[in-house]
Amino acid sequence: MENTGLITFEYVNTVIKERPKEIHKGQCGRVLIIAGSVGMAGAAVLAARGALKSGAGLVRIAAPEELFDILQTAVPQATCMSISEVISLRSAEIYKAIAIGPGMGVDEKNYFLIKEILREYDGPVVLDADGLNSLARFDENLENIRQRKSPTILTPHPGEADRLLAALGENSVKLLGRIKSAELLAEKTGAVVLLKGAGTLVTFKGNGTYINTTGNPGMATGGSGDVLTGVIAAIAASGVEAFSAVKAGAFIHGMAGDIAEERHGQWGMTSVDIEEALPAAFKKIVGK
Ligand SMILES: NC(=O)C1=CN([C@@H]2O[C@H](COP(=O)(O)OP(=O)(O)OC[C@H]3O[C@@H](n4cnc5c(N)ncnc54)[C@H](O)[C@@H]3O)[C@@H](O)[C@H]2O)[C@@H](O)CC1
Ligand SMILES: Nc1ncnc2c1ncn2[C@@H]1O[C@H](COP(=O)(O)OP(=O)(O)O)[C@@H](O)[C@H]1O
Repeated sequence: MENTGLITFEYVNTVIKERPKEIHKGQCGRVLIIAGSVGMAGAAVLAARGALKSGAGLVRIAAPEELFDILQTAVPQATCMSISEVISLRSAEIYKAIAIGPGMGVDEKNYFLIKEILREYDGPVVLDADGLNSLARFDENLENIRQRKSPTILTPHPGEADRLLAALGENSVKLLGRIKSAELLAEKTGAVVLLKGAGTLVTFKGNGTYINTTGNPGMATGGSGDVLTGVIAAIAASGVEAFSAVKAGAFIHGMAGDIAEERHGQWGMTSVDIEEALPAAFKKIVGK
């Protein structure tokens, strides 16, 4: 077992810093979010808003064209591109981080796109939801993640973690336990792994396993994980190295959940309330 510790305010305070006076949007991190499908445009909206409210300078959403009207109305700050264009974007260097998966659906076409990004893009990639499910279904032994040299971030909930573990020929989270499951995934893939749920875990081979100290049961509501994807992608795009970005992202997302709980209560809060509380959470961390 890796060394364990807690993700605390004091730690996150050293990761997220006040912005330099002369900074411009091109230096605040360009994020590409590949997400959404017909019936799940909301997942792309939540991930994009999560990134924008976590300081991303520019956010682009790659999605099916049928979703553009919804996306540009719900997130006017973001630009859109057709998901069919992404494949020709061989080296997407203009993006400082790419997030793939929320509400994307699972099929072979999406799998080929994910494979291409994992091979060609040499920045941090956040894989969530159907990004993980596609790999679990089509990528034997998760070879495309294992081969990667640049940072890969996996953010499964226990159901998604079970699918990834099965692809690796391993037992389920229930049988292995949360810590062992997260560490096994990290060890076998070389990725930074965040295992969601009460007491979110963040682990990276040889760097220890950390338990998040923020968050509450009110966050068990559809779309709250999609917001987290955007938060982590934005922090990674700002230049913070992957393991620290994931730890800080988990903490701030949970903190936004705690602010949403204060404002709306555990029963009534939704993922939009979490996303809307992100600015207050960042302000508490940075003091501005
Ligand atoms: N507005 C939208 O467009 C939304 C789209 N979403 C997308 O819907 C797709 C399917 O995701 P789902 O997560 O609903 O479906 P999944 O089939 O991946 O997961 C659902 C099941 O996973 C297990 N699970 C989840 N969290 C768990 C936990 N903390 N402990 C134990 N078991 C747990 C449970 O068995 C649960 O029924 C994803 O692409 C996701 O991004 C969802 O995020 C909801 C909102
Ligand atoms: N009981 C809980 N306590 C703290 N955080 C929780 C709890 N339940 C869910 N969460 C958090 O809410 C988010 C749920 O993400 P996920 O399961 O991917 O949902 P979705 O797919 O609907 O977006 C995760 O960040 C998870 O850690």
